[in-house]
Amino acid sequence: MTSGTDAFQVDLRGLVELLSRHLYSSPRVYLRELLQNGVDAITARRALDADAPARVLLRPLDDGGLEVHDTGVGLTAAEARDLLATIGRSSKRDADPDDPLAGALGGGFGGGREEFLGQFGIGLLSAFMVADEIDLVSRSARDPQAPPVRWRGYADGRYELTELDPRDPAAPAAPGSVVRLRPLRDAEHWLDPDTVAALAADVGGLLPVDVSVEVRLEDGSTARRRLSGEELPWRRPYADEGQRARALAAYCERTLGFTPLAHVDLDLPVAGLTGVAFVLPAAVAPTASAHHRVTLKRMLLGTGVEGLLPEWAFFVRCVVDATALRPTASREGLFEDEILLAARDALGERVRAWTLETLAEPSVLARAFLSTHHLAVRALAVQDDAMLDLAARVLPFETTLGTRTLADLAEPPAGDAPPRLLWTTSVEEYRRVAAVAAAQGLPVLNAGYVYDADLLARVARRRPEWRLAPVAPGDLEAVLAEVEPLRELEVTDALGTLRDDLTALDCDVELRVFEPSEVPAMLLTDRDGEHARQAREAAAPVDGPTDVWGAVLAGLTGPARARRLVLNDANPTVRALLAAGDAPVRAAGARSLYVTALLASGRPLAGAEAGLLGDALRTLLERALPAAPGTDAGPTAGTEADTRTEPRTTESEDDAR
Ligand SMILES: Nc1ncnc2c1ncn2[C@@H]1O[C@H](COP(=O)(O)OP(=O)(O)OP(=O)(O)O)[C@@H](O)[C@H]1O
Repeated sequence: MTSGTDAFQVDLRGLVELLSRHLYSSPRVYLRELLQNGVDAITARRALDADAPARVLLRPLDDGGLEVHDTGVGLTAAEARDLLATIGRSSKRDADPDDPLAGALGGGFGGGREEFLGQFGIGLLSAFMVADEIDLVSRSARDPQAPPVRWRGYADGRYELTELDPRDPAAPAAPGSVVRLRPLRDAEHWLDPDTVAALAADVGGLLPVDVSVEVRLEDGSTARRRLSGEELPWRRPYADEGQRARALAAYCERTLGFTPLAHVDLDLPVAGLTGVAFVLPAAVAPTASAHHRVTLKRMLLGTGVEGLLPEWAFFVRCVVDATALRPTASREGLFEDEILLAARDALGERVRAWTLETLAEPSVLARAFLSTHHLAVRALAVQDDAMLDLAARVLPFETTLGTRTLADLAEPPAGDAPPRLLWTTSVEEYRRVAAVAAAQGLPVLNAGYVYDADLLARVARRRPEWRLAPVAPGDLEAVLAEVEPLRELEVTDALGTLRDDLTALDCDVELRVFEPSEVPAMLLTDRDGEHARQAREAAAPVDGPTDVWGAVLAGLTGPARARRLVLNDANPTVRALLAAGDAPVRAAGARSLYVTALLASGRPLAGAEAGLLGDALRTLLERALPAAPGTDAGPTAGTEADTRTEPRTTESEDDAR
């Protein structure tokens, strides 16, 4: 057995399979890679001769193949062997002084990576996703004495390299290259003339070289249709700002599919970046990832590029062109390097500055922006003091005094004492307390929506003079007046029975007086108590006392009731209920009030509670309705007189109010 070093063998089929399945999203990228090679070769040639022609021509062939002609720098035989037949070899990286090839090839294409689109040395392989043969003929501009060359690569990994006689009709007459693809079976459609033209216009429409496609006319002759050369829409000259804004909006409709609310110009010289951020006309979820249309050196990178802006800027979509940002190997996303991080911050700053500026003064745009993108303002305000201050002035909140901004509430007209401002951390809590708080003139804000609680907590820390605080159980109790001692005595027994009626629900009952009198009862909970309640529920035996975990939980919970049903003695129904002599009716009434208060607080009905409501309603209906003829009056018949009078009493009291 001999030892020694050997070169890796590459299974080209396996490699192409890997690229097509795991790197590139679609075979369509082959055309981008070919265009890119043509454009890079032109860039390299222009470094030698600034006046050299800059053309890429796409020629669909009658046999279903495709030719890509470029007026680029071309290749010598040595370059073709080293660059085309060596996977991963590229002439476009920064010249490496230790690389023997760098000298041989004159430092590759010359210059550094910044000038070129390609860099990885794998792009040409993508053509094997649609072709089983790549045939390249080339004439070098760098070495005019070098004979023209033909390189033929096959999908099975073989290649042939031949030098051509300069007079050979197959040899290019002038410096440059022609790449010809022979279509792969079942991939012919990717080389179809219309597909080729559409793909080239999509990815290369903004390229600064002449990209054309040869089209066959009806009389059999051919013509060239130009696909590129457009100036970046945001850099074209316009008569005035109005015309520019309209043109950019139309461009946004065409390329991004929506009419923007506004546009923000982006300009970041360090990243060689220019472009526009378009403000979406409708709200999007903060979790939706923002997709941007990015061209790198005017070649399309993608229309769904992520990571260009900070996450909070989910309300804009950008169209940008950059020279210093780097692509991932698939050329479909941006590589996360320091330049991208810095660019993201700087672009975010630009969008933030626009937002602050737009919202600072009232305007139609400010109103439209705020009503559409208030979530974005909230998202930014929780991490940005300037936006927080602005949000406090412009963000409308649902409050018990109506829709108000924080500044409206906290800075009352001169002379009025600033009130204490309370906020609820859930929509349910707000619903529970809103009616009562409103009746007391107590300003309570609904901070139950995403970002609000954090936002208010930050405002509270930043502006202590605004006296903002979350609602605590005690705040509400302060507005629930005790009943008169005499009245208390009068209803002690009735309350006792009501308490018994609700014991099974782990709910205590109290009687207080509060406004509005229309609200018969409120369900108060404290979080610890609620936790204990849930633990007790979990501990309740389901199928016998074998639930060990439940038993442990039960041991940890105290006897205090988690919920308190606070009955309103100012409410006629409650007073009637307390006066009711019929025990089943009173129990049914108490349970109905419990369930109503539960629903009013925005909590869902548990199965047992729904059953309870059903039972209670049945009892009340049985008492209120006469028995149908021919049916047994049932067990409730004996108390018919009582039940008939009770609802009527309630009604007449209601009418009297
Ligand atoms: N049309 C062309 N004219 C001149 N040289 C070419 C042409 N096409 C390819 N080459 C040479 O072959 C090399 C390999 O090309 P390939 O497309 O595989 O990779 P790349 O363009 O360098 O990088 P990437 O993988 O990022 O596209 C190039 O670096 C270039 O030197």
